[in-house]
Amino acid sequence: MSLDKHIEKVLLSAEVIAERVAQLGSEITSEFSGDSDPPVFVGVATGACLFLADLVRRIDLPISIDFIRADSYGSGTVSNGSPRISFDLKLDITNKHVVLVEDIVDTGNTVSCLIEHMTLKKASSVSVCTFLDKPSRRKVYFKLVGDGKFYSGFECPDEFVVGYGMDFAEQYRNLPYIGVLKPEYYM
Ligand SMILES: O=P(O)(O)OC[C@H]1O[C@H](OP(=O)(O)OP(=O)(O)O)[C@H](O)[C@@H]1O
Ligand code: HPA
Repeated sequence: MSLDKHIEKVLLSAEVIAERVAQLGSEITSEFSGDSDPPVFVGVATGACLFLADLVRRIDLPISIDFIRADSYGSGTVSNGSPRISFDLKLDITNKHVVLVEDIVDTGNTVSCLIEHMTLKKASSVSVCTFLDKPSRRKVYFKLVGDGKFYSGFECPDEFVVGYGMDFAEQYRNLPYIGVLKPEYYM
């Protein structure tokens, strides 16, 4: 059974995604290229897995990579409003520049909780690089740390999207594009 049959519309093709990820990689490389201390890229599991893998291959700097996990959606499409860190960093980020790599910033609950967490761990700056930004759904406004910047691949319409790492009930992460499911599959 092909996954494509579950998709009502494709919002971003694999080709468009690849082009934008390459641009983001160049932008972040330029931003940190004069810095003697290259950043730690922290992928927010599980959703950012594909974006992180593609993005870091476009960064021409001696970076480190780590993962963190914060869950708030369970198997549904609505945030429970209080993300819980269920898997923490392996690396010490004290006095390090951190680039938090997210698949999507929606209500802002997850990224806000993670920025707070990185602040407590004494990162010298925290930037956010999100593949999608859904500002129409924002509930929490977050402040970046130090010289941190906000990088966004694309603005996402107010729809629950899947693919390129993003799931509905843990499915569809492996789609190479971003799409919206047919209504009968959001159940
Ligand atoms: O801005 P927010 O409303 O907090 O939504 C964004 C977060 O929601 C998803 O994570 P989820 O908790 O579903 O875990 P997952 O990455 O394992 O899918 C997504 O990967 C982001 O981390
Ligand atoms: O639109 C979305 N799709 C998948 N996961 C998400 N987490 C927050 N918003 C979304």
